Amino acid sequence: MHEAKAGPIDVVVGILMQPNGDVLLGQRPAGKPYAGYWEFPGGKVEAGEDLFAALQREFVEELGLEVISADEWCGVEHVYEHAHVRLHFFISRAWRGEPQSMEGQAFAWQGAVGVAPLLPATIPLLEWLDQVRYPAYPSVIASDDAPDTPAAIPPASASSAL
Ligand SMILES: Nc1nc2c([nH]c(=O)n2[C@H]2C[C@H](O)[C@@H](COP(=O)(O)OP(=O)(O)OP(=O)(O)O)O2)c(=O)[nH]1
Repeated sequence: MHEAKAGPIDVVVGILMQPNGDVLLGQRPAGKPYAGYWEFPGGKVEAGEDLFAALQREFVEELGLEVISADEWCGVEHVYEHAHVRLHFFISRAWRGEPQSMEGQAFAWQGAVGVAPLLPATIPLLEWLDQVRYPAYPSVIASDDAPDTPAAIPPASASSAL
């Protein structure tokens, strides 16, 4: 039996965003923890790998497309039973190619996100993402009912927090 690694594992996650705000989600394939859950594409950073290079590699491996540019958006840490992860979310509006299911996974462009279930650490991001996608959208995160995610770092301070 192996034990979980003590320190956080760095993961890059890419949010492809179309001009109308639609974003691409994929479903985790069988054989992975949380198989069947929906997530933004991405994966673990390899040793010595630059975050953007890792993002580009993951998109080629999972979706067969080239991310041309992406902005680091926010960071979230989450402790799962299978791993402690540090997620580095990027937003990309520039890529080359059409998504293909390289690992047999389902994927879907979503405006209002209707796919479920989503990975737990990704759920609070959707509220923040709506503020990026739809700037006129009223913020629904009141301080009293903000999602209970103590390890989540809001986007405004995230780029320097990780
Ligand atoms: N890609 C992605 N991973 C996420 C999201 N939210 C979230 O908690 N995670 C977690 C789930 C996993 O613990 C981790 C990603 O690891 P992974 O196992 O999918 O990475 P990988 O593709 O490199 O997998 P592998 O090669 O080791 O099989 O990050 C998300 O929105 N997208």
